[in-house]
Amino acid sequence: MVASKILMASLTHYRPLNCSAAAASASGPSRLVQQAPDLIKWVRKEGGFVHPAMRISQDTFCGLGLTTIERIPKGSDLIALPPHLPLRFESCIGEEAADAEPVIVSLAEKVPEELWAMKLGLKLLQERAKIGSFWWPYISNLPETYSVPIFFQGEDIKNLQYAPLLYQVNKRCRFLLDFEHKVKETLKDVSWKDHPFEGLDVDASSLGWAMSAVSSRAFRLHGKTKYPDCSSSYVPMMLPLVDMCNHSFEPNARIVQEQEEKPQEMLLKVIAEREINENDPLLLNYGCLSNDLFLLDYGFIIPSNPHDCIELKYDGALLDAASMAAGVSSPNFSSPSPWQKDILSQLNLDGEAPVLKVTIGGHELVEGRLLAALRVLLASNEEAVKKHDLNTLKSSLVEAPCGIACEMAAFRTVIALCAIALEHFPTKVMEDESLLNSGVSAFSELAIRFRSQKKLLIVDVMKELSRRMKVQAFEERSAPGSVQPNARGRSGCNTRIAAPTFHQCIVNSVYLKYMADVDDKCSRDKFDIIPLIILLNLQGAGSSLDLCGTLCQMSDLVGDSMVWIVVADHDPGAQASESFTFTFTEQA
Ligand SMILES: C[S@@+](CC[C@H](N)C(=O)[O-])C[C@H]1O[C@@H](n2cnc3c(N)ncnc32)[C@H](O)[C@@H]1O
Repeated sequence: MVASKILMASLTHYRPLNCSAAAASASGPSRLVQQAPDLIKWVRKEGGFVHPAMRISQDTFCGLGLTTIERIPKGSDLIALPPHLPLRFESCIGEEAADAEPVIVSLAEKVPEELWAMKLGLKLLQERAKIGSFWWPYISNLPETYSVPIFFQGEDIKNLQYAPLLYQVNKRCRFLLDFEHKVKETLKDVSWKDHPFEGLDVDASSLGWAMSAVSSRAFRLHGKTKYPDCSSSYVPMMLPLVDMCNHSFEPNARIVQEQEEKPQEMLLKVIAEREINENDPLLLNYGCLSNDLFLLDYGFIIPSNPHDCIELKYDGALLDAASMAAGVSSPNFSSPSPWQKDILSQLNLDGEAPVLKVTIGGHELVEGRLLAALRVLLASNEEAVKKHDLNTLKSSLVEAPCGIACEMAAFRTVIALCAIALEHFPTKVMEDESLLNSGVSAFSELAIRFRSQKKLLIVDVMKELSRRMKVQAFEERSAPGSVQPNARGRSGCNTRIAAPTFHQCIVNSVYLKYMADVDDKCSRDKFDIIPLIILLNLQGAGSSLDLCGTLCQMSDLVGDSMVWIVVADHDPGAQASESFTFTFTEQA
């Protein structure tokens, strides 16, 4: 998570093939050619259909887009592309390999599958370099630069503050720098007539331009290859004009493929998914993607993206620490018993910590595998677990399959995990906000918004889990025969809590179960939270901490004071057995 410790690669010192530096402006990036041919006319000339009301227009946030100048009924055809217009490169599955130049094919084979955009990018670069390319009217309309993080300055890459994304950005930059060498090595012995890029120099920046052009604009659609069961492969294609549509999770248009009369030919259409009003933008859904993927591939993020999540390592030591922070006595994530290990391996969570990843956020809130692992490791006994199948254990729709106490411990552990994850971000949301208000560059703004969204997502997960815990606690209390809890705790401003046992992790933690332990004089509205987590690096045995300042800060972060995290200096000499006095002071 610590950005500065990761050696970052960046492509900022490179410039795209044959391009001058392009400054990002309010009207979006400039195009490869300033007076590029009219794309709508070109598509029509090539036998395609473009609805007469369709226009290319400038969008405030998205660069160029398509809009309609009149109302269009649901189901109308908006654009149709004949089969020869999409730009594609299907050599990896054998199709068109004969047409494709062998040098390009051999270079494409050196690209890892996950970076598929680079394969098609090679074809794009080839067409861009070719004098008189059929696709030039399309290519000349492409943006000259992209706001994907491989083109960020090093400082803005660090500004992302989120390790899984930093890792991906670094990986892409390193791939491009390495691939530049491979391309140069391959091309040095290629004769002029076989040179795929017309003898032009190709570097990491031009490769990055091509990869980003493809990743931000290509669609994966049915290819020409038909398998014996009549299914076909999905291949990435660049779709002239169609790729002027911007993204929405509530699109008003969609792409359909229709079989042409000629075998193996597909007509590609965009149709109105619903009625489109005059001046409305035409919007497609690029996919239910996290902000990581939107930023990496498309160079933008979606605020409050319901598909966004954070990735965490599934690590026994981290989970033990989180559980202890959550007040769970002697958690055993680091040393599961054989039956627990068995279930963990069915969940693919038994192995080396660095490769085991789980997510928090998105529709599931807590990834099913993590929820199942928590339920299995926090259950009071084997029988409580074994009566459920794996799907039940993974489901958040099944309430407390292993008992309320286990469920509460699982939720509290996730909340503590969230708190630890929040703590790893070097800045707080309000600091991000004031940076944004102070005015920063376009790339800095994107990086700051990205990290800020991640933190807000974590806080939202904590809030939602707290809400679910409240509901469960209420249900448990209301259940017939349940034992009512004691009075809501002591009055007086000081609360003595047993000191946490020391753990190998840097954070020693105390978990206060209920607000009952907090002074009644404190505003109930402000403190009406469950749970309150205090992550505390011990300052010294018996020391008295006035937490007021820190509490204020955190309550700003979480809005309605759900969770406070307090970090003080660590004193390794502190005795675990001693008590600590916490002074809660009502906020002004
Ligand atoms: C397929 S292209 C759409 C056409 C593009 N706006 C243009 O100017 O050429 C995808 C790019 O449009 C922009 N974009 C699309 N949807 C967006 C959205 N919802 N918010 C911000 N930018 C968006 C991003 O720059 C993205 O990489």
